[in-house]
Amino acid sequence: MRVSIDTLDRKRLREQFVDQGAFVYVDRFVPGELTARLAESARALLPAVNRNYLPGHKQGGSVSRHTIDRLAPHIAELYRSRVLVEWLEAITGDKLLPSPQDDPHAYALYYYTREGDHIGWHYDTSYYEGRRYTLLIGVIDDSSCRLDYELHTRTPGASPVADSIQYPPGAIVLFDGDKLRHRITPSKAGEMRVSLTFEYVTDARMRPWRRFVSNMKDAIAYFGFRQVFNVFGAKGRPSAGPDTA
Ligand SMILES: O=C(O)CCC(=O)C(=O)O
Ligand SMILES: [Fe+2]
Repeated sequence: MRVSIDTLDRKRLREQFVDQGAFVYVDRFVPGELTARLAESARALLPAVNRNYLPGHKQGGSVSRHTIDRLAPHIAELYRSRVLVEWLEAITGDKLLPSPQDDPHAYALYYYTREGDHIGWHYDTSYYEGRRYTLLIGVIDDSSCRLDYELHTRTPGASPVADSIQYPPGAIVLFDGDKLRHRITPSKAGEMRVSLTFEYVTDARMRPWRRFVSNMKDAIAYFGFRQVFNVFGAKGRPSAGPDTA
């Protein structure tokens, strides 16, 4: 990780991040070996994927941080990697904290494996007191899915700028979740795409009502009620079964 990160021009990327309204795309970021390991884990976690379908908004699969902790802890280590977090702090200009232990979204895998899997236009809204940054990492992409996005939609006095990318394995996208309007276009039959998301916050406090709204959203749109509300208690089940509600 260090070798790859150290060769990047931090100053230029920081400038890009600011100019683009808290958004930057880096097409070669994660070293090849690490990307291959992530892809291997993503395939191994296929039986643990929780499928979701929200008509008109979202269709796809997810694996939460709780499942990653159990079955692919090296991803959790990467999330906390000092080298990575320091780099993210340099680019965002903020002191970053990991999302709290009970946030199933802190690190998660998204799967687009069936025809029509997609996510409609949205922001990665922060329900926390402070900002919430999303780091997306390309893991597997044998698909035609695109990340469509609009910059500056909430920058006073600026005109929105629309663009679109297909970020490949090893590439990253970093943005302030409240500032980037984005979507993932629907996959076609026989395609497969997996992305890894890391969420960092600047203030880990959340008001109880917002926590409830955030949990409901995560349970319905992503991970299922069992993962989000831990209905079966902290004892956990030893199985690698799906995170179904
Ligand atoms: O899969 C991706 O690349 C992004 C997914 C996304 O935007 C989300 O789940 O909020
Ligand atoms: Fe998103």
